[in-house]
Amino acid sequence: MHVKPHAEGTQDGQAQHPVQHDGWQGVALCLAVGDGVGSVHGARLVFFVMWIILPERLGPVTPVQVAGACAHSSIDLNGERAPGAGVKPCNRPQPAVQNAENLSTGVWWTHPPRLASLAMTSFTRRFGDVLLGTDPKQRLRISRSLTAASVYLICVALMGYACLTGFMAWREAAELSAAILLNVMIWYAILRSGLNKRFADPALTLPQIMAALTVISGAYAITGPVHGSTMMLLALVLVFGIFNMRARDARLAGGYTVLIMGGVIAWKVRSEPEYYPLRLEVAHFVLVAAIVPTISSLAAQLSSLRAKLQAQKEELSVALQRIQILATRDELTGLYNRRHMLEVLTQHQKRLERTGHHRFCLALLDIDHFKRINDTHGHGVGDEVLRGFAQVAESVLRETDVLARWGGEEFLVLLNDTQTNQANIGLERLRDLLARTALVPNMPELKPTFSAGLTAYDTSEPLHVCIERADQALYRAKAAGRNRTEVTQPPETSPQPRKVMG
Ligand SMILES: Nc1nc2c(ncn2[C@@H]2O[C@H](COP(=O)(O)OP(=O)(O)OP(=O)(O)O)[C@@H](O)[C@H]2O)c(=O)[nH]1
Repeated sequence: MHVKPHAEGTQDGQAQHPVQHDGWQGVALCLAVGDGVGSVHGARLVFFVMWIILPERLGPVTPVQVAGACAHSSIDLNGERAPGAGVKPCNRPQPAVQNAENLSTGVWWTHPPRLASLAMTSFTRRFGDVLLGTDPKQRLRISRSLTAASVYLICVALMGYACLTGFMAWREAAELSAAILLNVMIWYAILRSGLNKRFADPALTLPQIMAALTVISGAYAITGPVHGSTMMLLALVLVFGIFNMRARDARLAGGYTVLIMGGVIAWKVRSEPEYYPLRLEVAHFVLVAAIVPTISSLAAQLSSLRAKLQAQKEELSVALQRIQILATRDELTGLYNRRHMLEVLTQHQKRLERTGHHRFCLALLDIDHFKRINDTHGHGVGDEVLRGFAQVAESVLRETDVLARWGGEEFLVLLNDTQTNQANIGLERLRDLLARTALVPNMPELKPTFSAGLTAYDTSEPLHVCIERADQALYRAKAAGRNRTEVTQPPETSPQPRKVMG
């Protein structure tokens, strides 16, 4: 890599941006440091701090060191991670090369704010990955749990304040803080290790909420003169669960809160009446018994609303699937219908025009004397014959061929990557199998035959012309006595399909 000094000399021979020149070397230095420690992103951050405070101290480094450092980077100048970076080392060179080019043209250090944001983005992304993992669902669960934990940490700070102002004993505050931190750490460890995925609710909402409620009841019991303030936290904890708790769990959490708080209040009224006077505690209990069930019932209502929405979403997606099937399939045989077949044919036509490959043939098939089957055995038997014919034809054709019900007792087959002589072999295979198959199980003597018109598609012609040609061939097959295939070629078959460039 050729590394150019960034600052161009001015007419009087002075460098235009001497500090930026040092900064440029600093980028290189820090990337070289990154090379050593294996973390280019951290090194970028180091550089930015150094660029701000010590630009003149950043020494020169060789282009080789810079290139080596860049090669370690999996993030390009725009902060985009290379596809698969961190998974396969071989995916890294692309942004590394880009970084090296950006360095050589001096792009980086001419945009210090951009470098700063890049450094911060890289750092926060890496930090986020370490803290929360990379699975999006797990990240959401862990970040929710940590949001709740941040409220706990504020409580720990408040307890410190209560101790300093003499409202709380240090020992009790330390015990409660330890319990809170342990609670936070245990849930974080369970979620971060992925242990939670083994449970029906991997977010572990109910257990986390129950644990939090227990800790808060403990706080209520040991915070003496300031215990009233802890009640607010009960509501906060329940609010955390309001969006993803099931109705039953919400009621369970509400009931548990009233019970445990009732127990704690009764215990404290007896053991520490000076801080927990009966008349005040009765008011506290009434508050808990009124507010907590209200929140729980709101959570339960939201939960059933979510369940209804989910059910509606599922119904809609089933309906959408059904609509898609109805729009593309024939209801009786399950084959593609005429409208969809026309789309399929158009796609094949375009592919052939574009690539010059995948020539195809079309065959129009018609069950012989089908009216007679209907008239003799009834419409139901006629339907069974149509279904059976479709099944047999599908089983005999190649996977790449497409069979559609064209209308009534007529079927259209698209025979891919083939000439008429090969396609005809396929149709004869079908004729053969049909003669040996009972389409209606309890009427083995009913062995309908079919007539077919087969033709090759010519690249230069519209689709309907080709279909019309197959139809005329079918007409001739009928006229010639049925149970046969008439093959017809396009008027002027071009030796090679026309290839459309671009
Ligand atoms: N059972 C049933 N019959 C159908 C369906 N669609 C069309 N038909 C019948 O298919 C018959 C087609 O008869 P025709 O067009 O006279 O032809 P054919 O009797 O097969 O005689 P050839 O084609 O000349 O061999 C008619 O009786 C239609 O009512 C269907 O979905 N189910």
